[in-house]
Amino acid sequence: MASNIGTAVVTGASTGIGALYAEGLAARGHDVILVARNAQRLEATAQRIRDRHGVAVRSIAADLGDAAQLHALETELAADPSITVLVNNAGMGAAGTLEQTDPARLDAIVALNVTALMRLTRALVPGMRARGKGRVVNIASVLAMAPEMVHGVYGATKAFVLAFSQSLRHEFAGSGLSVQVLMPGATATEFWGSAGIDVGNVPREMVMTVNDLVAAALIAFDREEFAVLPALQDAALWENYEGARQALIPNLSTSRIAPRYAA
Ligand SMILES: NC(=O)C1=CN([C@@H]2O[C@H](COP(=O)(O)OP(=O)(O)OC[C@H]3O[C@@H](n4cnc5c(N)ncnc54)[C@H](OP(=O)(O)O)[C@@H]3O)[C@@H](O)[C@H]2O)C=CC1
Ligand SMILES: N[C@@H](C=O)C(=O)O
Repeated sequence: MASNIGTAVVTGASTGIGALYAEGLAARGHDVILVARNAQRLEATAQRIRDRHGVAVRSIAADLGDAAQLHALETELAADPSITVLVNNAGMGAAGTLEQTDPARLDAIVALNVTALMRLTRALVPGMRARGKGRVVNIASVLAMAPEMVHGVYGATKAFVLAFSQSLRHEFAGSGLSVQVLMPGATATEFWGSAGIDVGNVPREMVMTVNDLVAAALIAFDREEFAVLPALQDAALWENYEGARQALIPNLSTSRIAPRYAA
């Protein structure tokens, strides 16, 4: 029997944050659709979730960095009225500076972290809005606010995810739809090896286990918080930052040159 709280789609769900997040949603009673490239590994995760939680689990093998495969997935998911949750989790990074990074790798980072996330959201939101309910969870990173810390283009893609989520929050107001943006700090997953970074070189006190990260993220999912920073100990630091941004907004565009630029 189909879940009465609907189906959750989780991208990048074969391992790491996505696999545990999908399992957490299954534990809450959602049917789940898992997306990643490696079909075998994805199906192993799907079977584990089925066995443990007894919900319906589909795995769809797709490379979200490939325009044709992304388009096929958009079409397939947009036609599924059972979808109530989209978790845009798939993402990739890199090591080094802009000049040290192969341009093809930079394109792939933008295609996955930005284009696929934006296109899947664009594909699913109209149906959610028509049905009057839906949740989008975007996995950004603390590097959205600190692109200097690791890889600038990666951080910039996560700044896109944060800004996109802030704009969706505004666009969804009063619609029954909601958006959440999760900003993990360094988390021990395969991400680092795939990016060419040895996570062992990151100070241990800065690295969270993936179990802890996802456990906190799911508590925030249940609370329907907008911005989720599981590693930030003092929530007031974020609130002050966000307060300063909100204070800027009404002052950003005026017809008058600011006095400091007067000729
Ligand atoms: N780990 C960390 O320190 C942090 C991670 N994040 C973000 O969290 C998210 C998840 O990261 P994490 O779990 O660590 O990463 P992992 O590398 O552990 O997992 C990535 C997942 O995405 C899938 N994936 C990768 N490329 C593609 C693609 N082109 N198309 C479809 N699926 C793809 C992988 O499966 P497959 O290879 O089979 O496709 C895998 O399931 C990312 O957005 C990342 O930027 C944010 C902050 C910190
Ligand atoms: N995965 C990390 C960066 O490389 C992060 O997003 O913090």
